[in-house]
Amino acid sequence: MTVHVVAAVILDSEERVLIAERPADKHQGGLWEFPGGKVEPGERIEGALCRELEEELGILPSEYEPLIKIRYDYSDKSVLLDVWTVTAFSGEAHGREGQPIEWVDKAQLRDYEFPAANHPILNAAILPERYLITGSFRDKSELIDKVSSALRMGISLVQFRAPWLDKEQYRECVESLVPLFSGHESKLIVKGELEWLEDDSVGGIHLTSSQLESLHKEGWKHSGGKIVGVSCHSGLQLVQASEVGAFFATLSPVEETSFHPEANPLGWGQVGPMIENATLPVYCLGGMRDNDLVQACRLGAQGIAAISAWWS
Ligand SMILES: Nc1nc2c([nH]c(=O)n2[C@@H]2O[C@H](COP(=O)(O)OP(=O)(O)OP(=O)(O)O)[C@@H](O)[C@H]2O)c(=O)[nH]1
Ligand SMILES: [Mg+2]
Repeated sequence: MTVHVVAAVILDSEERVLIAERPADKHQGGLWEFPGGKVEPGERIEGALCRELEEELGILPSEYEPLIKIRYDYSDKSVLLDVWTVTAFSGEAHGREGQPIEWVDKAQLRDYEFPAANHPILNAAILPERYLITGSFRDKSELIDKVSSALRMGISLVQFRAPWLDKEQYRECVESLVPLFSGHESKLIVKGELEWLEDDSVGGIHLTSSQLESLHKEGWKHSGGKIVGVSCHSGLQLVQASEVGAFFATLSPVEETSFHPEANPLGWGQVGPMIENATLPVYCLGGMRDNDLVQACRLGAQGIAAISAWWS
């Protein structure tokens, strides 16, 4: 029997996240959690969200949206964690059951110990809704201009991709982008080899599905705080992406895209169940425009990834 649980990533105006310590005598006691609890039989999920936050924190959420759903089997119990982002609420949050609570900067969330099921939820809480992949550029200065304008638009996760460059040009372009990301909450993700993980000037790497396949075969597992994203095109690859410890996946092509005209689009109908079964945050990719974000999030995605939409 799976226990259906609703949990909330509650944000304040400074984008800090509310976490609470689980009482020592409860399941996964002593660890930090996102407030919430069991959905009662016949209860609507939004109703359970409001009830739990009122009971545990004395607040009533007024703006909320689904973030991610994660199934997890503990040795003693299976849970489906239905996680929502709460961006507005009334009342002042306090531990109504005597539990310690803290408002934590997103960057500090990893310093706290959470139940094992929460790993992908932490990643979902930290990652933004939009993931830009760089498109074509004539030279470094055009690259810098285009990435700068995306950052000004509020995009905070950027994958550098330029398969037409040789290794040296590629590294030079990455080096020219690094300063744009210093002192920002934004992250530069480099599409490329694992060696980029050793490079402290970048925020992480993005792996192709064929890299994923061979790393998975080798039994490779990512550890550490660097962001690892993976390109996936099937449910099996989404499973493998979780198994190698990726932070997130892109799933493509959702719709037709000029970048891969040969590829058959999955369509929203196939994408929904694939996201539902995934155990990591998923960005929909392929023909995505800003107005696809709502649909993607409705299906449980982290958001959308795109080149053209934000590469002016
Ligand atoms: N609320 C919450 N529960 C979590 C998280 N992560 C996680 O694995 N769980 C598990 O999900 C279940 C949630 O149960 P809960 O103890 O909060 O339920 P509840 O508020 O209804 O409490 P009650 O059983 O005392 O009435 C527990 O088994 C807990 O270990 C999380 O981040 N937040
Ligand atoms: Mg609870």
